[in-house]
Amino acid sequence: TLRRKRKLNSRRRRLPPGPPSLPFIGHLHEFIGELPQFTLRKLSYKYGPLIHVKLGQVSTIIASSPETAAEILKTQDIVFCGRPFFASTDRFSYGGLDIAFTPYNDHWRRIRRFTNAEVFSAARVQAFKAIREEEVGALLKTISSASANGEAFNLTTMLLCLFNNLIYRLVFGKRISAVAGDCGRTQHHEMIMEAVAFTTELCVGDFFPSLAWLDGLTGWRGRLEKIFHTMDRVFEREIEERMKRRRCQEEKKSSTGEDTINEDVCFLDILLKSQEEMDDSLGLLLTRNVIKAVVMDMFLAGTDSPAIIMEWAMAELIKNPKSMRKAQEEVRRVVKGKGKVEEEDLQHLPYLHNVFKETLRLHPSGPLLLPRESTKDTKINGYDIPAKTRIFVNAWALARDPNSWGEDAETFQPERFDKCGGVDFKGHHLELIPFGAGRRTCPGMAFGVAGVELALANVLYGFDWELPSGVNREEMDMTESFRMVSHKKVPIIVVATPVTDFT
Ligand code: HEM
Repeated sequence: TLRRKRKLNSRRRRLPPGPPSLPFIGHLHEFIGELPQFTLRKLSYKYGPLIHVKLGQVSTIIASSPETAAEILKTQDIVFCGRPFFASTDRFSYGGLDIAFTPYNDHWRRIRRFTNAEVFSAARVQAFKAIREEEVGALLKTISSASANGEAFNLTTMLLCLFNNLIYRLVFGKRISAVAGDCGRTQHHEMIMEAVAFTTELCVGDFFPSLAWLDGLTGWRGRLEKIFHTMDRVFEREIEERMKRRRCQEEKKSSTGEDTINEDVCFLDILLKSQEEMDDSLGLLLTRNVIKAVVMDMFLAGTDSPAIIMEWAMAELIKNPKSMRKAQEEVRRVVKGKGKVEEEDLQHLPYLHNVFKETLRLHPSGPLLLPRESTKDTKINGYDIPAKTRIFVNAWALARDPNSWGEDAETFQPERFDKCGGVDFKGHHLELIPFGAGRRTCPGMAFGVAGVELALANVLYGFDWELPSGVNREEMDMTESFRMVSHKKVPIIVVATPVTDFT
């Protein structure tokens, strides 16, 4: 019968090697008390660059060498570009209507093609330059006033606020913080962080699909619904407001001839315009839920990751004063005499760019990227990978592999990129893939890079940075938080001394 045939087939399968597993929980015990990327690297030392583990009931493959990563992200990208089902991401994607969490299907291909061309294009990145400069300006003012009395403050919160405001303006065309120029914590900020936490902390059903009903009993599902509906209400409110604005602009145009429709265009306008025009190539693609799902992606993928990179860049520079001095000398020499760094200046700051790359290398915001899923049975290195297997690429381990980076792979040395200058982070070199690679690579990379580099250059230009008195640089806590995205476990508390007047 079919069942016997399946059982026989699964016995004949030659899965990649892995440690012995326990009944029921599989290999989950291996992950207790240690970050998953650490555990998986350790297992790869023992069992090789392609391993198989069972996370609860779920068969999972992990690639940890440039060659095995290339099989997944390049050679067989088309087979491995599915996304597994998780209860939280399914909800946040409005049932698979977004870009990030949707399985590989016709909808994903169309929405990805559309947003690549209309939302994430180089022209759009350029068009939103003024917004980045204004928001970075707001950050500088907030740092200025926080440091007025020489007191220590929480830089991590301010960075999250910067990127949260930035995305809010890109998406909805306005700031979240009511006070112009303010960069403090807001309710929206808390909401995004809670939602990000949901997408990165898995529930019982994600490991034990047959026990998914338990998530209803533990209250997990109730909390998920609550945060989802809070976000959905914000999106509904902003969409209604923006549609009203567009109607007013249309009326103005027909009564007075004055055309303001193309002023202050935000992502939502682009989506609404395409929806109104019912573009034939898109058909009924842009329903209200699809628009909300794409907006959700912007917040979940676009706020936390840039903030994490900027947070680690500052932490590494404070911990490594030589690199800090070098970066500050460069930016102060190049930008000399100006009030602040502008985007055009960034191309003249090669050391700053190296600092950025080195931070991405040591601290990718997603150490295991986003999980993928095989869409059909296939083989890697002669091993069988059945359809619907969960796949991780340990990007964190690849970027710290001494075989690729030398014996000093674990230390922060931006200069290394002078020697291997050709290595970029755009998905061509698998030893450095903080944005992923292949079909599912991050479409917001150019937005992320532009925002982080501008903010970093400006805070280095405008302030000198120190730890609060009594805190030793050598003892600075550089541990990563225990989540699928790797914030610093403890926030950066610093003292800043202004060297330029931003008030
Ligand atoms: C420094 C900042 C950023 C980093 C390090 C980063 C990193 C990543 C990574 C690792 C992935 C998964 C790639 C894979 O599965 O192979 C991803 C996907 C994605 N990112 Fe980013 N990201 C950043 C900024 C942004 C921004 C600013 C946006 C939006 C405005 C964005 C939108 C997305 C989306 C929509 C996806 C899903 C792509 C898909 O599944 O087709 N990201 N990002």
